[in-house]
Amino acid sequence: MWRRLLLEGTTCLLQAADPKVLHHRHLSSPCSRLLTQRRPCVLRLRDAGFPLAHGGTRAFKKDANSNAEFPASPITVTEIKQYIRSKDIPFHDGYSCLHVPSIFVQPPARRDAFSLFVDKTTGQFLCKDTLVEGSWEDLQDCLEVMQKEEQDFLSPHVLLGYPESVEEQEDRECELREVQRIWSSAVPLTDVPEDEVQLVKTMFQITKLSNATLKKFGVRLFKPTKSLVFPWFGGPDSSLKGVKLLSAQNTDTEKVIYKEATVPKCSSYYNLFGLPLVSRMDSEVVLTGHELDTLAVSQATGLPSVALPRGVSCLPPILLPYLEQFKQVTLWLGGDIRSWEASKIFSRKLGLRRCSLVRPGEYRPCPVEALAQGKNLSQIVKASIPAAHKSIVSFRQLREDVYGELLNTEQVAGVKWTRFPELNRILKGHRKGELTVFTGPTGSGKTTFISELALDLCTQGVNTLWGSFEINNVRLAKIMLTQFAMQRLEENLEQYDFWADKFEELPLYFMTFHGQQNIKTVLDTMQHAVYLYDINHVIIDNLQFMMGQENLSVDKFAVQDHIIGAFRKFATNSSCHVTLIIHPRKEEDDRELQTASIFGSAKASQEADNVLILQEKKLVTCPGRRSLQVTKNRFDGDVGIFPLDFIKSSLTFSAPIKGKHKLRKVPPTKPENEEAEKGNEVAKEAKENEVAKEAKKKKEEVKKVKAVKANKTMETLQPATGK
Ligand SMILES: Nc1ncnc2c1ncn2[C@@H]1O[C@H](COP(=O)(O)OP(=O)(O)OP(=O)(O)O)[C@@H](O)[C@H]1O
Repeated sequence: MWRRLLLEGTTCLLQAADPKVLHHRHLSSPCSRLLTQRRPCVLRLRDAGFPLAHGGTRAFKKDANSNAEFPASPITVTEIKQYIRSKDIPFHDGYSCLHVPSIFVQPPARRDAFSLFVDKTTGQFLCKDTLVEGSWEDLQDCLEVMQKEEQDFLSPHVLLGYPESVEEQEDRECELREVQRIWSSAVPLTDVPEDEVQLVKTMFQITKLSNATLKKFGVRLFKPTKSLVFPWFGGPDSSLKGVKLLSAQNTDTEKVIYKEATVPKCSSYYNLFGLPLVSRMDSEVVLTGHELDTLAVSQATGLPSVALPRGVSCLPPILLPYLEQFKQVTLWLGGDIRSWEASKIFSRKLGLRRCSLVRPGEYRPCPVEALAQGKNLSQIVKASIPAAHKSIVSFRQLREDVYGELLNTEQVAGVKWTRFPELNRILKGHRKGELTVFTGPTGSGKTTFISELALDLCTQGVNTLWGSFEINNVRLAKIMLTQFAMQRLEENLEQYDFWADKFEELPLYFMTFHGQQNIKTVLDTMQHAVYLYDINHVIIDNLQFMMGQENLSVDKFAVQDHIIGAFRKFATNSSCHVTLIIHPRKEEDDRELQTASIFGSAKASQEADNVLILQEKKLVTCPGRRSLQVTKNRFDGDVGIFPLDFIKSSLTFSAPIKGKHKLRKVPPTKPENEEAEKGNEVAKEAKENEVAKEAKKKKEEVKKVKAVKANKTMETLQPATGK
């Protein structure tokens, strides 16, 4: 990262750190496409977007995703403490942050207020008084300069970023005008006739929410779209920073579907709704996933409550300083399994000791529903369970979890693919904390296929991190964008911005590694990304790029086993799905791959929860037909194979022609035991039958083609496309 540190306009210090994760928005503008070719430019480019939570004053483009820089080397809390101590600065050890007196506030005002928060995981800091924020390196620079210049505080304007471009400035001003326009044309609910208010409440299914509660939280009505408007007030002047508009759609199932839109757009929307109503003395809070839930909790329990800006999808670390004052945090994020999983993950960031979780269930829906059903919300909050669990548990402690899994089998099975229904039938879904090993012949389309598979999940809100060591990020993003737009954008360049804008909104990140990498560096980067962006899915393309840096005197297979073990551990400990691409061993060309064909020892297939193989049938006349085979599925044992049609213009594999191909299930194997290969024999046999059948079919096809060819004139003798 590059940052200019200016002191009284004279001292100028440039520092470079090493960001290892890149948000895909940085790959989407034409200029970044050029710049990312050269590493230092990537660094500057990232820094061009610098966000400020709660409406800071620095004149930077607000970009939620470029906020989090990675330190040159991972920093530990011990190192942070040691450094701060070495500067003779007092600090309090908080839950997620260290609290220090702000160096941006003139003494003595800062004496008792420990208003500068240093994130214990990343070292990033935020001064709540001035809203100055920056990386751990920035803070070190500031402290060094202060010491050198013998100053006892620094001007809040000391840290400057690169100035905004005219376009960025215009965008920001336009956004602010839009916020003001919506807010001023929205009507306070107290000014709306009562019968109209009742109508709105019925539409949103919030009839139990009182007018007083809506007024207290400043909720307004935007009549043109019949939306509720939730304000974002922030900054030292508590000014209006943004708005969230919520509209309600009634469905046949009596369940209302909410749609929301924010200005600024969701990636820069950092509102902890309800925060202005929290007093400095409050030590308890209920954290919800929705503004309406916060209204319900506040009204029914009288407890302070704040809502996360993007629901259960993430808890950006930049919000953590605002939650430091609470000794007790109850997470009541919703009534489904996804909320439950998110609350377990978020409580790690918040500090397990102070967190308790409301377990979703029949009697514990989300707060606004609980209020509508006349439940006792105070009792539900009181009955929340501590997030910190012991290493040994009894079934009594597990029985609710087991019941929850039995009750919500569909949700437990994970996120379903929209483009690969056959995969849903075999694997049932994409689940957190699993390790998927994926292999296929060289050049068969592994990257292309996994790219689409991951994109499918990402468009459904699965926060995704790519580690592409073989092909560069620009090429990978180009493949994904083509798959996203489902068309060849080279031929429709006028549509580029339209698709790039939509693509930019996806929760998609790239590691900026290329070529051989050290496994530890990669794992550190993944760990940081999980913390910063709540990554749910990491794709590593491919394992072989981590082998080169390891000690070559050690057995190659042992190195691979060690790496696979490390990814396995990461997936489990971080509740994050890892998809690992591994090259196959050299096999004979006409033989299909099997689990045992994965390069290395049997460790990969033993450790993996899922083993996927991209099968390619070699044909002389045309590109071979691909199929996807699942040879291991730890979740429920179903394995099988289905054909894939490749559409070259969109680089997609989805949508095989209906009726032409049928999903074939093969009997489950027992691949987890040491006789994994043996266990696969049933599947192998079935596969061999399939191969024989396919071969017969192919022969007939070839015969037919030959016959047709014979009847045709010379100019019709075109090479077959294979489709
Ligand atoms: N089913 C297919 N039929 C024809 N071409 C394909 C198919 N799938 C992918 N391709 C094309 O083949 C090329 C190689 O694809 P890709 O890089 O995804 O393969 P890979 O298996 O990841 O390669 P490697 O073994 O080098 O890692 C790309 O140009 C891609 O567009």
